[in-house]
Parts: sequence; C-alpha cells; structure tokens
Amino acid sequence: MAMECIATVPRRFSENKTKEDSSIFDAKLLNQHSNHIPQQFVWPDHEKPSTDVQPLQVPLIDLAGFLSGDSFLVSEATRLVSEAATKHGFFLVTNHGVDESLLSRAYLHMDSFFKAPACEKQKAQRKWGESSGYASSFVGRFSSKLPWKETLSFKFSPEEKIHTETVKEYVSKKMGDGYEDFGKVYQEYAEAMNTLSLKIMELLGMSLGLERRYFREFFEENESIFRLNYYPQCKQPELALGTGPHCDPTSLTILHQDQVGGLQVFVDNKWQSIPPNPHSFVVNIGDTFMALTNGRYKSCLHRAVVNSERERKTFAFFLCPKGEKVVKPPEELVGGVMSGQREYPDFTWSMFLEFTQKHYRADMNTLEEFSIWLKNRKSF
Ligand SMILES: C=C1C[C@]23C[C@H]1CC[C@H]2[C@]1(C)CCC[C@@](C)(C(=O)O)[C@H]1[C@@H]3C(=O)O
Ligand SMILES: O=C(O)CCC(=O)C(=O)O
Ligand SMILES: [Fe+2]
Repeated sequence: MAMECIATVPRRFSENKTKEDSSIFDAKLLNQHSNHIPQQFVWPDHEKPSTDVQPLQVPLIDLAGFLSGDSFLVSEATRLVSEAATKHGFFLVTNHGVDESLLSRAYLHMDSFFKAPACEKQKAQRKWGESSGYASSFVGRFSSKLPWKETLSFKFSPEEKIHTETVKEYVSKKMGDGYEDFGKVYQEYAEAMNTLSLKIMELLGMSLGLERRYFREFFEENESIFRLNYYPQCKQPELALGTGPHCDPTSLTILHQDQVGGLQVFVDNKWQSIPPNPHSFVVNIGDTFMALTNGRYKSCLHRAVVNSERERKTFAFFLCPKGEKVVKPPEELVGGVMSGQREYPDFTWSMFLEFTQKHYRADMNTLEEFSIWLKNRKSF
C-alpha cells in the first residue's frame, strides 16, 4: 500500500472550530496528547453510556434451515423473525453461507486502511452531502456530540442489474495503486451481503404472510451502502459514544462485529447489549422497511459505545432500494384485517437519503421528521 504522504499532525481541537474546518481526527494522537477527550466528543448527561447494561436475548435464526424448505424449520424461522421484528427489529442469523475466510480478510484489510497516515485516508474523504467516502470525527458535518469513530463507506449495486461504479473501481479511483486487494475484498464482501440480504428478504416476506418473492423482487435492484466502522480506543469512554442513538433510515442492516462488543439496543425502556457472536450476523429492520410494512415491523433505537482498552471494528451493510422506487406497503399490510390506516406517506429512498445527508442528522425521529419535511415541501 503506497505511503507516499507524510503523516500530518492534526490541528488541535479548539472550542472555536468552524463547520468548514476539516480537522483531522486522529484518535491515536488525541489519545497520546491528553487524558481528556475534546469537548466536541462529550455527549450530554442524558445520552452518556450507562454502566449496568444487560444482554438482550435476540433469536438466532438458522438461515440454512429456512432455505432447506423443511416445513418445521421454515415455520420456526418465520415465527422467531416475526416475534423479534414486531417487538424491536433485531435478530441474529447463523448458517448464513458467508465464507469465514472472507470475514477474516475483511478485518485484516480494515487495519491496513485505518492505521494508515491521515493524509492517505483523506484521499477518499467524504464530500458534503455524499454517502460514500472516508469520514473522521464528522467535525465538518456536526458541531457537537461527535461520534468517536472513523468510517469508510461505499455505494453498492449488484452489477448484473445496473452497471454502476463497483466498490473496487471506487477504491482504485480514490486510493490509487497498491489498493487492488483492498478493493477486491470489499467488493467480494458487499456481493456476499447482497446475496444474504435477498435471502433474508424472502424470510421477512414469508413471516408477514406475503409471497416469498415479494420483498426479494423489491430489492433485487438495490442501491445500498456498505460501511466500515472503526472505533479507536477512547481515554474517557464514559463521556463518549462511537455511534450516537439512532434508528437506521435504511431498509435492512446486516452487521458483523468483532469480539470487542459495544452494540446496544433500547428495548423495554432500557439499553441492552448485543454480545459478539463471530459466527452470526446481527440483522435489524430500518425505517424504510418499517414503512414498507406499514409500521408492523419496528426500526429500533440503537447505539455503539466505546472503551479505553481495545479498538472496535464492525461492518455494516445497509440494504436500500433503487433510489426512485416508491416506498409504500402492499395492500395486505394496510387493508384487510388491518385498520386501513397508512402510517407513513409514499416516498423514495433517494429523497430520504438526501434528507439524512443534507438536512437532518439521523436519530430516533428521522422518519417522522422526514414525513413532516415532505409535507412542508409539498405545501410550497
Ligand atoms: C443512510 C445512512 C446514514 C447513516 C449511515 C446510513 C445508515 C445509518 C446512518 C447513521 C449511522 C445513523 C447515526 C448518525 C450517522 C450520521 C452516523 O453516526 O454515521 C448516520 C449515517 C450518516 O448519515 O452518515
Ligand atoms: O458499529 C456498531 O456496532 C453499530 C453501528 C451502527 O448502528 C450503524 O453504523 O448504523
Ligand atoms: Fe445503526
């Protein structure tokens, strides 16, 4: 990997930062230079991490069992998914068919990128309003409650459907020579997530009493986001958050976390942890899928905490429909035995994504705020 740039020492964080300032967040240097984290990374008391967090029991779905067609295994999988998705939207998937060696290669390459000098990472710097690219500290985007993480996000569409820039082409364009293997492993990972997400869409469709292919066809052509989350060690983890409290605005999130732990979900009025399980993926419903089910399946509040001992790494694949597809629930989930009441307006993912990238920081109210924003736009 080319290291032609000279490591730049990041300018110190000071109170009078302007939004335009793209100060480099180099946690290693921040950690070495002070026992206190910059004020911009300190969260308000009511959002600071809690200490006595217990594990949340989420069902472990045997995906191979579901796909085998065995009637008992199918009914067991659909029952467990229906219960979890109706309550909090989180479940684990095992026997998923993703190659373990792909996972270990993906983690290895993550180290090589996030441990590179800041100016090397900045070659892929996220541009304002864009959902792809490298982001550190988010200081150019938010002025307070900064997440203690660095992220590298890619756009992904299954090539056989619409030819868009692939992950490996993006990496080559942004990072140049020496990143061929890096681009290849994340292209392969994103393709594996696309395959896995469509299988899960079959399971979700059946669990709602729809045709098995209903949601699979809705997402066959997708314009998804694949994100690497790197959470450096933090000197004051009791004051910071790796990722703040939010519901994913997307449709379905497939997350792999390393062995460190830190993902928490707000269920039954308290924060509960999802312990690491290397052989499974954490899957959660997002706002867009909640709208597609007319509110039947829940997009749930969650966050990531950090620690002072170990860095933490996770991969998040966010399945999103084609940008211009209209997001509206099937009649079966609105009429019939249902109240006939629509919970959310029709919208497109491209509008919702633009809302989160240019107008509103995703939190626990994103979908409601977006619905209001849409109505206000229409009344002009
Ligand atoms: C569509 C997206 C916006 C975010 C990345 C994906 C799905 C999750 C969103 C996010 C992680 C929710 C918390 C706030 C956020 C700003 C972050 O911490 O990164 C969100 C992402 C984003 O807007 O970049
Ligand atoms: O990294 C994690 O544990 C969660 C990250 C997350 O929720 C997100 O990126 O949307
Ligand atoms: Fe999330």
